Amino acid sequence: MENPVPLHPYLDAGMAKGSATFSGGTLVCACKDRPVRVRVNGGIAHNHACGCTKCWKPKGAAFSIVAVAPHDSVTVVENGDKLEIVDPTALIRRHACKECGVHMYGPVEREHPFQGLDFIHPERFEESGWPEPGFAAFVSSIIESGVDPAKMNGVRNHLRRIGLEPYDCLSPELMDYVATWVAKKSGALKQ
Ligand SMILES: N[C@@H](CCC(=O)N[C@@H](CSCO)C(=O)NCC(=O)O)C(=O)O
Ligand SMILES: [Zn+2]
Ligand SMILES: [Zn+2]
Repeated sequence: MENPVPLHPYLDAGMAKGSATFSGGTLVCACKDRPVRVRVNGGIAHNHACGCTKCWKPKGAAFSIVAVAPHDSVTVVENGDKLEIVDPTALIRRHACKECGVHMYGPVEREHPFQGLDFIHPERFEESGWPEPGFAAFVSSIIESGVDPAKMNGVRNHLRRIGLEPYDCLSPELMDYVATWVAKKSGALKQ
């Protein structure tokens, strides 16, 4: 079966496998002149394909590739003056390059299960070897970007074929993590 829509160049090229022991690197934006560089000093987690409209994706891609790293491991090392916050009211405070539009890091600062984590796009690492995505999140959201709803069965089948289970929110593991955090906060579960 054909791939019904371009998912993402990295996924469409066969999703090169990385290593779970990847220990960090430098994210770089797409500017030729004075690119923004962000150092991630350590590993990344929860790498996934995301179909939401908020995450940065290359032109023509339906999905972003997005992961998290602890905020303390993320440092802007070059040309941080080019960064601006895309939406200051969003949970993820995505810092994008004003010139090329690439999102460089997005910290979660408010009280939330993901507080202390920064969302990053591993494809922007200068280094190879970052762990491949483990699932596809917010798949139905690609319709919000204009994908024909009639293509969704094909998209989900294709994601499964390449090894990414499609979910319309996050993976069950992450949704359980979020719900456990909420239940402990409300007292429904013991701390
Ligand atoms: N249908 C919406 C969904 C947007 C959304 O909730 N995105 C998620 C996933 S981003 C990475 O996994 C989210 O947590 N967003 C928080 C935020 O953006 O601050 C749409 O497509 O726009
Ligand atoms: Zn740039
Ligand atoms: Zn997203």
